Amino acid sequence: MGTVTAGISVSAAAAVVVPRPAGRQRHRGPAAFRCSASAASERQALFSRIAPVYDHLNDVLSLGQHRTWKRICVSWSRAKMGDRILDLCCGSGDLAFLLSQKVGLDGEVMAVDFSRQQLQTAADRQEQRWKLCYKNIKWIEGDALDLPFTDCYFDAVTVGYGLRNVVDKSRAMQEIFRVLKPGSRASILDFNKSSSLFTASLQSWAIDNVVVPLASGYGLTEEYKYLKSSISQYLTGEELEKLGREAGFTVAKHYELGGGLMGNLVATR
Ligand SMILES: C/C(=C\Cc1cc(O)c2ccccc2c1O)CCC[C@H](C)CCC[C@H](C)CCCC(C)C
Ligand SMILES: C[S@@+](CC[C@H](N)C(=O)[O-])C[C@H]1O[C@@H](n2cnc3c(N)ncnc32)[C@H](O)[C@@H]1O
Repeated sequence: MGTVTAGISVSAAAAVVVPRPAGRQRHRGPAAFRCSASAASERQALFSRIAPVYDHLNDVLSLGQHRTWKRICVSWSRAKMGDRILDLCCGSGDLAFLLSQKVGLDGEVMAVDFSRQQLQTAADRQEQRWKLCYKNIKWIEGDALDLPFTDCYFDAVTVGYGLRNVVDKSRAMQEIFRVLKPGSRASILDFNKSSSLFTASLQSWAIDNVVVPLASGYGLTEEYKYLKSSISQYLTGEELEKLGREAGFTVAKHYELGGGLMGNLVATR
């Protein structure tokens, strides 16, 4: 069984967690910090609870389509042989495994998540797979809002269904920008907060009438109800492009996928 420990991963290769430059402190008011800290710990617990059935429900609920959307996200990151890639909010590792094949044994994929149960699922999947290249993946328990990597460290960053779930999206985007090499890309896949009444209604109907009822069969009603509220509180494509530019990206473009149900932001540093 693969293992992951807090802050570093123990996998096929020794973990590399690059220490952050000294002096980078986060100055948050105590009240604001307490609020976001409790929200973050609730989400951490939510994703740990759903970890055992997360992959299965994604396949069933999207009829396997989520794998297509993830392949597009990875393709648009322009990850290539020999690259060093960050898969942020990696969960059970779907994007990390795709990236692993893109970069090969000369490259490396650093997969970061703050849920130890999600990372354990990912490490176990890695153990069960035969492809030699998967040894280039390191599972790292860490926070997207305070990444343990030095500036300009990665050739690309992917985020699959993660940005919507972090409590401070602006801070996360700034961290993604900071750890990317100049000229490199972030590819950020998530649900699309559609401006089309039809698409938004279809998305909402599917979650209310298919997703949540099916998840209820696994005792995860509230966890999948969160999906709908998180989408309603997410950013539109235009707002995501603005967030990217505010973080310093020179180009940020949002593309709709799956008939507008999903979307992928491609931002270049
Ligand atoms: C991989 C997908 C979602 C990942 C995901 C993200 C979250 O933020 C969650 C939060 C809480 C619980 C679960 C998740 C979560 O799984 C996308 C596909 C899986 C979706 C759960 C299903 C979405 C269904 C679409 C709205 C309609 C699909 C229509 C057609 C079959 C393509
Ligand atoms: C919906 S899952 C996505 C998993 C995977 N990327 C995929 O595409 O299936 C969202 C993941 O983001 C992680 N997450 C949320 N907030 C985080 C944060 N601040 N730092 C690190 N991981 C976070 C959760 O633990 C969860 O595993």
